[in-house]
Amino acid sequence: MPPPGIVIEGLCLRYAGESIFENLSVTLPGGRFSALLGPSGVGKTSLLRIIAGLEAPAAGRVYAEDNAPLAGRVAYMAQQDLLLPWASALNNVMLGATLRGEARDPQRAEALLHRVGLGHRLRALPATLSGGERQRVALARTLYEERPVVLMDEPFSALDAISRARIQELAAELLDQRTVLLITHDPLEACRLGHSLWVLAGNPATLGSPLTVPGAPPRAPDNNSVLHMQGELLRRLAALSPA
Ligand SMILES: Nc1ncnc2c1ncn2[C@@H]1O[C@H](COP(=O)(O)OP(=O)(O)OP(=O)(O)O)[C@@H](O)[C@H]1O
Repeated sequence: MPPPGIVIEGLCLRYAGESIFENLSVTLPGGRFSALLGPSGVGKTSLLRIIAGLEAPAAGRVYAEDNAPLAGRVAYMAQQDLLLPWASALNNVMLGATLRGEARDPQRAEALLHRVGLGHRLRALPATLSGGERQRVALARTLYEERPVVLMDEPFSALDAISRARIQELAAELLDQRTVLLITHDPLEACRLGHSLWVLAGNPATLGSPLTVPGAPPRAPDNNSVLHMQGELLRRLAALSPA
């Protein structure tokens, strides 16, 4: 079954009477990388949590375009790596299976750690890994779940420029063909990885029309369409934050 598109229909979310979004509707294309940008506090994480089924909207619904249930088909990768400090890299990759009481597959976990370049640190505890290495373990854990839909909330924001560029390339390669929604504050990251770029803005928040980036991710930082789209995106974001 190909990764489904995600339909968001008439979503309303309110916290303590304050409206975050009203009647928000959008379809995220299946098998594609969508990047979501927007000012701090606008509701990006809340939207991701609703799609992940971690939060209930006041109204509206989220469903898969193929109409099969989304439950069990979504993986979530958070901003912090959320690794268990006392578990090895290998056991952290298999954490989901452990928590669900399922049989674990150490060989597959090991193969994934090799793919993210950590084949030599299988037994390492998180405290002995760098920030970039921990995020690579978190990426391997996300991949271990083999879900067709992957939600990522600023997963690479804490990394230095070079580690970030490397893990972006890895993520684009390893998540190819899945339905990915990536929250980022980084226009370059959005333009390197995204097929469609969305800006969430306003109060209540709305989504403008998406920008489409031509070519396959990961695009080179100096790729012409990346440079062009980055400029366009910065203009859109700047228009939302008057000086
Ligand atoms: N559980 C909650 N209870 C009350 N208010 C909340 C809750 N979760 C989020 N909010 C508020 O809802 C708004 C949207 O929060 P959200 O985390 O979705 O924003 P965001 O766009 O992801 O921000 P950032 O870019 O800073 O991560 C914020 O004003 C936040 O304070």
